[in-house]
Amino acid sequence: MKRGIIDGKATAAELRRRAAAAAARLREDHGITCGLAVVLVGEDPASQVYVRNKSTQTREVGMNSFEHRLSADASEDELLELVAKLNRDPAVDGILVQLPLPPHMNADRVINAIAPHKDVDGFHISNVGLLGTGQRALVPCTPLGCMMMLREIHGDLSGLEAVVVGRSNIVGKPLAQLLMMANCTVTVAHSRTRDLASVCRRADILIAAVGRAEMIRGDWIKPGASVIDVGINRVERDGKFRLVGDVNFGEAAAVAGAITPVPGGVGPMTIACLLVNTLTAAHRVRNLPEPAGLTV
Ligand SMILES: NC(=O)C1=CN([C@@H]2O[C@H](COP(=O)(O)OP(=O)(O)OC[C@H]3O[C@@H](n4cnc5c(N)ncnc54)[C@H](OP(=O)(O)O)[C@@H]3O)[C@@H](O)[C@H]2O)C=CC1
Ligand SMILES: Nc1nc(=O)c2c([nH]1)NC[C@@H]1CN(c3ccc(C(=O)N[C@@H](CCC(=O)O)C(=O)O)cc3)C=[N+]21
Repeated sequence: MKRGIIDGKATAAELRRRAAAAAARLREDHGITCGLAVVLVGEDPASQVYVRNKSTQTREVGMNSFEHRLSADASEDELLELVAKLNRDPAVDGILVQLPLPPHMNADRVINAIAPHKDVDGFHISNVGLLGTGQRALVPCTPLGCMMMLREIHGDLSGLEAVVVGRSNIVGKPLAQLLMMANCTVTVAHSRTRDLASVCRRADILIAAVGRAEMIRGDWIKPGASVIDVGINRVERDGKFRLVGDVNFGEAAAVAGAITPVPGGVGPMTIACLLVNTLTAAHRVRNLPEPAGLTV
């Protein structure tokens, strides 16, 4: 069992090294260069930062990065046409449409228009259904990154009590599925949960995916528990903007056995897992054996 602050940056860097080796083998043995297309609609500054980071890291591991930008007032049909074009493009192994989309677009319709075998976010209903029934799926990147960090901390998770705070389609729900598959006893909490603090205190593994700065306090945590903080919140402190998680890190670190920081925890793992999923998609679509050591 690993203890202390879990360095997501270092773990993600190691995962990217393995992804780079797999991408190189695909190129050398089969003449294939993997490609990831990222679509950004609108000019949300945080989204622009993520998209830029994704493109840079995609190129760094030796894959092609295709960035597509549409203006905030583009129509849903324009976006659907772009998705259809990327579905047909053999150079594109993975497609990610950055969320949230502008309010005049139906995100479900857009996501479900992505070819499931290129859906490296794992948000398409087909991948969601496959994951939910324990079949081979493309798994959402953030939950995948969380599971890798938990494997690093615990190894085997069998029988552990896991509490996931948050029930979104992109984090909470798929993570609950993965934890169940790993034989945890899983509780999913949300905004209507009564006495959230005492529910959290049951957890050997506590996952915070809420979007409320430092909501989870030190005395909500069972001594020695593993705390995975997914939240990314921009707050102003002493006139400066800082990123903080959903967990009060100072308080929690004093009680937890292991804890992930923000920044430098789940975030970098999410991007590394996106590259892994692109490699996975590129192998599966060609019926090639999947590279070892890239998934949980
Ligand atoms: N590090 C990374 O890679 C990623 C980080 N994030 C971050 O993770 C956080 C969550 O993201 P996401 O899942 O998309 O968020 P959503 O807003 O989609 O979901 C938030 C969830 O938290 C629950 N919630 C809200 N308030 C409370 C409360 N007071 N007590 C208990 N539960 C509450 C909501 O409950 P209800 O369903 O009842 O409304 C909901 O289920 C955000 O900070 C986001 O920025 C997201 C994706 C990737
Ligand atoms: N289709 C889609 N897929 C996503 O996976 C998706 C999305 N839309 N929309 C937004 C959320 C959020 N998300 C993050 C990814 C990386 C960091 C990350 O790398 N964070 C760094 C800090 C980055 C900074 O400084 O801003 C860290 O935590 O250390 C954060 C958040 C992916 N998301």
